[in-house]
Amino acid sequence: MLRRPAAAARRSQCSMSHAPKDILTRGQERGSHGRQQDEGVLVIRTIAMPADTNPSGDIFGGWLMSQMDLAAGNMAGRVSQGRCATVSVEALQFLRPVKVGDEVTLYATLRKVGRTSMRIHVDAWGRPRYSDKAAKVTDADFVFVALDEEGNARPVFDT
Ligand SMILES: CC(=O)SCCNC(=O)CCNC(=O)[C@H](O)C(C)(C)COP(=O)(O)OP(=O)(O)OC[C@H]1O[C@@H](n2cnc3c(N)ncnc32)[C@H](O)[C@@H]1OP(=O)(O)O
Repeated sequence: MLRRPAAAARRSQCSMSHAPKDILTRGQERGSHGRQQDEGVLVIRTIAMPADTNPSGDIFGGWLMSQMDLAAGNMAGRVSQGRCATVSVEALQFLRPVKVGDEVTLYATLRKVGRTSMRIHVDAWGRPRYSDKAAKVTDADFVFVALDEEGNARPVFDT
């Protein structure tokens, strides 16, 4: 009987000292599964191959966009813990060309969590195969919506 008030007091102290986390922080915790670096969470590292080139021998912008979509989708899936779809891609910039053999690294950063949507910034960096100097080649903001089994928007967080 004496234990109950003490336990209740402990719970009350606990809830006073730890304010509920905002949904962006909760999402970032779920999404930071890779190596966190200044550019974001390292989600994908791959090599640009001859099959991904245009007739001039440069890497297709569409290949890079699909890698960025995969990277953002990977984070969106982890954050919302389920199926997601891209609804928009904003401010996409191609800053430098990517050449065959370049190492391409995709970093994702969760910028915003709405009710059903997540805004994820993706930076792509390229490193020439025999160089130790990497440079940012592309960046963009992706908006993903969490989907239920019927393909309708669902809340990112259940509670
Ligand atoms: C066509 C393709 O195959 S593209 C590749 C894959 N993508 C797809 O298939 C997605 C196709 N689109 C869809 O199925 C629908 O748009 C859905 C299910 C994703 C959303 O449909 P709706 O129920 O009409 O969405 P609704 O208008 O309520 O918006 C849902 C959320 O997305 C946001 N949103 C919708 N469109 C955009 C947009 N263009 N830019 C930014 N945010 C957007 C809304 O603000 C809302 O966010 P919130 O809940 O966090 O406030």
